[in-house]
Amino acid sequence: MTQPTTGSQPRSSDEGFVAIDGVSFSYPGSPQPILRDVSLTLRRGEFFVLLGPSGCGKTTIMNQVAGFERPTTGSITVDGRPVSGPGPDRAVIFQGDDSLLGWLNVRHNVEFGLRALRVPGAERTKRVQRALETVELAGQQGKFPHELSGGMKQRVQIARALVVDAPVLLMDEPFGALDAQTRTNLQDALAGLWEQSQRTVLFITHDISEALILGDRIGVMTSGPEARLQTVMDNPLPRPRHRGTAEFADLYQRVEDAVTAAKSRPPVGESR
Ligand SMILES: Nc1ncnc2c1ncn2[C@@H]1O[C@H](COP(=O)(O)OP(=O)(O)OP(=O)(O)O)[C@@H](O)[C@H]1O
Repeated sequence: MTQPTTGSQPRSSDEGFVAIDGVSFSYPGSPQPILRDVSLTLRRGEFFVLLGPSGCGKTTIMNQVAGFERPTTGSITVDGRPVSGPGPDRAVIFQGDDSLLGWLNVRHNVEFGLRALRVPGAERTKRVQRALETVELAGQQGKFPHELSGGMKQRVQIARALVVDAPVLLMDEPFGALDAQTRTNLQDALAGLWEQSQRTVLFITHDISEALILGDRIGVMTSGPEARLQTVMDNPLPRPRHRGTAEFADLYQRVEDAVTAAKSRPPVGESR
């Protein structure tokens, strides 16, 4: 399995840094569970990508790791502590730009979370500046969301997540709404940021290339309802990764085959 190229050796407690254990989930009154017995552990500093058919429950898993929802059965821990609600150890980035605050400029959008955490002013200024430089938006900090391109808005979102220094980043199709060129640029930028940052990332996408550029491991879910984690594949491509190599094409094919196989697996009720 590929280790993140962060330079530090994993400690034994790092292996199950994020631990999803036997999680099933049903909405109240729903005849069938959305998820059935999903188990997955992420090492500290690992970049894990989740693929799966639309509506299978990827966001549902992420919402539970974020603490927005509780599993019906099973448990989730982060660094050994049970998740019982949202917390500063987990930063969430969603698709699209609607989570930016339209009445605040770039700088104040990035600073917002630090104010909520009651970080003192001088420290806030330093951290915001560093985060904006990291995503190459230091020169745009006075602009408001309506003055930004889609790619710039997503970079503001990434800066908002980086600035709070959460060890876990949860990213739900963050580049889904962007044009192909912007998306490719942000994938490469995120891969570089992650290598420097040592964050543990759970990243949802439908885009296999994106999964291959970013992920240390790639999990593939079955169709819902009662979706399960069908396969977890290692991504041994050396970093920095390049689209268009023979190794990339070969792994792409193998992941695509796994996605197709998982999709065509019949729902639980029909397989008996
Ligand atoms: N509030 C809700 N009440 C009932 N069912 C819901 C609710 N929210 C989502 N669902 C259902 O839960 C299932 C899983 O949804 P989820 O958004 O987790 O899937 P997903 O894999 O992230 O989908 P996509 O790839 O399209 O974003 C879907 O069938 C969806 O219709």
